[in-house]
Amino acid sequence: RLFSSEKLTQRDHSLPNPSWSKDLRLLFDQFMKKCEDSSWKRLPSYKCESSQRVQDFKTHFLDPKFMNEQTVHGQLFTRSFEDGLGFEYAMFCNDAEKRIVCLFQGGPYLQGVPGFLHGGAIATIIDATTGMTALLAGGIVMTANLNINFKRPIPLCSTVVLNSQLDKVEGRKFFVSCNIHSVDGKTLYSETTGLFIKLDPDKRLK
Ligand SMILES: CC/C=C\C/C=C\C/C=C\CCCCCCCC(=O)SCCNC(=O)CCNC(=O)[C@H](O)C(C)(C)COP(=O)(O)OP(=O)(O)OC[C@H]1O[C@@H](n2cnc3c(N)ncnc32)[C@H](O)[C@@H]1OP(=O)(O)O
Repeated sequence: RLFSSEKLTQRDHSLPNPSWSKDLRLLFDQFMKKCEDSSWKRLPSYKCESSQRVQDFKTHFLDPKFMNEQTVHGQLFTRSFEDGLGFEYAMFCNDAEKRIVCLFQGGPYLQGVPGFLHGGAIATIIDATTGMTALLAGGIVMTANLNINFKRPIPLCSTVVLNSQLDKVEGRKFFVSCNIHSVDGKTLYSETTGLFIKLDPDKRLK
């Protein structure tokens, strides 16, 4: 059976799979259409990325003492569940508007209160989306602060839309806001502001 770890890590997870709901597929198709004039771009997503940015991060910020037998097997948290069970999402960015839209379906393993998503899972997808918004603008950043107002519970396995926007840059500080709405736009589930700091090349993470 063909089952190399190389193949697993190279799969682009931001493409439709059989677990995706009709809503998620429809929205995905709408955003793929917006990509045709290049104003929007779909962001590919892997369990393990080996982009230049990741290499730069390892070279400049990661102390070699953190690279041990276990950490070499590290993979992106949001892509660590079987298809459909955890975070199913696709992100689209608009460079000119400094925005990211994340189409998200939170699966059954992300349950908190019965029937609804866990707040930590919601925070995770917000962190991933706002973090990517800051990262596209500023390079290697880390989350310093996330302030989330949870306004309505998100039904488990439903599809929702995250809208993230870079609001302001002050030196190494990137201020990002993000809201989550239902697909029909009628329900506002959460509002967030976040602060991301571009890492200082003279400081290694300890
Ligand atoms: C990391 C990405 C790497 C590679 C990416 C490659 C590919 C992408 C693949 C996937 C992307 C997935 C995206 C997922 C995004 C998830 C991001 C995270 O969850 S990161 C994990 C959680 N965050 C942390 O663990 C950070 C812990 N904190 C720190 O390490 C440090 O505090 C810091 C944030 C690095 C900042 O430390 P520095 O020493 O660099 O800066 P400071 O001199 O302390 O501060 C600079 C400036 O900012 C102000 N400030 C700092 N923190 C806060 C805060 N919490 N609230 C308000 N202001 C803050 C500080 O006062 C300074 O301001 P100034 O004096 O006006 O300059």
